[in-house]
Amino acid sequence: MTENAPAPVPDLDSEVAQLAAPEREIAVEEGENLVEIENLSVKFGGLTALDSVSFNIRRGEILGLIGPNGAGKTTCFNAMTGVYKPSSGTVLLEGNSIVGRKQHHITQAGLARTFQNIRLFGEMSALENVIVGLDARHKTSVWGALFRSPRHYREERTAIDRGMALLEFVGIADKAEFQARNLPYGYQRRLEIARALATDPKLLCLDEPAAGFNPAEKEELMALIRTIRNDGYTVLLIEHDMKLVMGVTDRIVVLEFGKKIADDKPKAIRENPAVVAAYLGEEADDGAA
Ligand SMILES: Nc1ncnc2c1ncn2[C@@H]1O[C@H](COP(=O)(O)OP(=O)(O)OP(=O)(O)O)[C@@H](O)[C@H]1O
Repeated sequence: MTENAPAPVPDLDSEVAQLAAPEREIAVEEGENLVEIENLSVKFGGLTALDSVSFNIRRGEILGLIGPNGAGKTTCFNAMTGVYKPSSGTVLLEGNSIVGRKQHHITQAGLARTFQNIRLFGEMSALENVIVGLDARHKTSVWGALFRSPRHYREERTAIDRGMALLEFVGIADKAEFQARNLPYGYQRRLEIARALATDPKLLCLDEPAAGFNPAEKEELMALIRTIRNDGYTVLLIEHDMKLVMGVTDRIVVLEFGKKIADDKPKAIRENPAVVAAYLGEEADDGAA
């Protein structure tokens, strides 16, 4: 662990985890679909970046979305989260269509994400960045906030407590007051995850969360992702590092040239000839081929 490495994540059943997400269902029915993606296509001019892709995300699982460079992984994320409008297809979250809805509506519906290139409010403190995520849940009216009603104070206090609990949950509470842009890189990545969790998502989408990490940091991140899942969240993970994907996911969907070429458990994916062929020639940090 480097000098600036975040603290280990707390115990799964800790009070911190309870405080971070007190209202979420913990018990999950295995196999139940949380998200259903059907024939999703995205076109950029003449290029079909995503070509009629279908897969489901089951409640409580960590699903990996992998594929060589340019395979369409981020495009799929962007189509799911409202950044891109798909040219066709459906995305259902708990049976309700989220295709074509605005990004903040999709977040409110329960889908949160992090970005490949970290997007934080650099001038704000780590705690403030998380409170932004919690803000959507506040019920105080503008008048309540202006005149500092008891309800406003109560919500403000709760937001600080919950924000601190989330920072502790991802192992960076010691830097709560630091400006986000001055945080070490590993802390910034964890802060993005804490901010996404603050929206109390049903599905947490992580876009290459280990990019730029050394092996020790990757190990710690895998532990954090497992903790998040074990705490009752469902996780969709885009990751280029095959070792990380194989080590942390329950199931993997593989894209190549915008099409789905496999959907299986990690062991079967590792032995799948089409997947091995797709990764041949890729830089070998993977161990799959
Ligand atoms: N906004 C865009 N405009 C035009 N083409 C795009 C756009 N975004 C992605 N593409 C193209 O769509 C294809 C899929 O890209 P995408 O970024 O989804 O792949 P990826 O699997 O996430 O790749 P990587 O692992 O390199 O991030 C690529 O050919 C890419 O150049």
